[in-house]
Amino acid sequence: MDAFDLFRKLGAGAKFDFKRFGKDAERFKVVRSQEKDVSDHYGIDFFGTGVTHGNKEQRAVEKQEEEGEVDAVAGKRKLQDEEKTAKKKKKATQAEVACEENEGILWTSSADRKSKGLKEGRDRDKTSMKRLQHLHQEKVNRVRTQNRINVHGCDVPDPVCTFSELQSEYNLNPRVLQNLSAAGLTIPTPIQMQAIPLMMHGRELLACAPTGSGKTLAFCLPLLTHLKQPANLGIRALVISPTRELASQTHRELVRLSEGVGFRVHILDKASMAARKHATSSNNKSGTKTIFKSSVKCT
Ligand SMILES: Nc1ncnc2c1ncn2[C@@H]1O[C@H](COP(=O)(O)OP(=O)(O)OP(=O)(O)O)[C@@H](O)[C@H]1O
Repeated sequence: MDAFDLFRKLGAGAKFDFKRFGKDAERFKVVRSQEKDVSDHYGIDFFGTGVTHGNKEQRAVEKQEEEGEVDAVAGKRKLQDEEKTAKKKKKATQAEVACEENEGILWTSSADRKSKGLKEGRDRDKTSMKRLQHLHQEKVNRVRTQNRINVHGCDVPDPVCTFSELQSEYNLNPRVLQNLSAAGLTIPTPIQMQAIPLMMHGRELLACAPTGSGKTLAFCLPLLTHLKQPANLGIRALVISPTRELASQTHRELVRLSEGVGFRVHILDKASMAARKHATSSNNKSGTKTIFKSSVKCT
């Protein structure tokens, strides 16, 4: 039995952990046999000879044990790796959840949610308002097209489709409205549809419409609305007509509309006579409510 065999027997079963004692193995030049025939050159070449000897069966058994151990170690390492991976995944998932939770906190913050909700509500309102305005404008355009109303100018008010609208929108005297319906006038003519709202707003207007289309009523109604109630303030309105016929037509219309309201409506043929009449009526009849209508001859 030589020294190698003796040492091998003494060290039988002993394992050298290369991983753990790698530095020591390096220092003592302990190397694993790299020979092709592993069965003949078992395990560790403790003396750096490159060849170890021993019982083949024992070596096979030991090899199996070592392989088994290696497998076990590999399995263990694999398990550890898997555990690590699982832990990493878990951490990542937790981070994601935390992130989502953070986002959730942003959402669930009452002040933010309130402001965000308000903003969204405002945006929604704006959109619906725009849509409503668009629909309204389409309707207005349709009414104008159907009645062949052409308008020029900025910020033109919407046309009215019934006389009763004037009461709700422009405070037309209910008695005047009653007089209108008593005269059988319920639906305004096209010129009245657009001219009345314009004059109710106090806008200056130059209107053009065919004869007999209701132009007189179109300016008489707003005139009476602006005067509101009879008042002791002298002449409060003056209508200048190019012919006497037109002046009497306007007079008739105003008398009809203002019936029961209390306005005094007069027709003047000549400027001088009008001045005299007005002076007399102003001096003698204090408290008289008068609307003068002057007929101007173009000769
Ligand atoms: N909305 C209406 N519905 C029915 N009839 C109306 C309406 N408006 C006015 N009229 C009637 O139409 C007739 C003609 O009206 P008006 O004299 O005001 O027209 P005009 O356009 O002023 O005519 P001209 O160009 O001759 O001055 C009158 O008898 C009036 O009562």
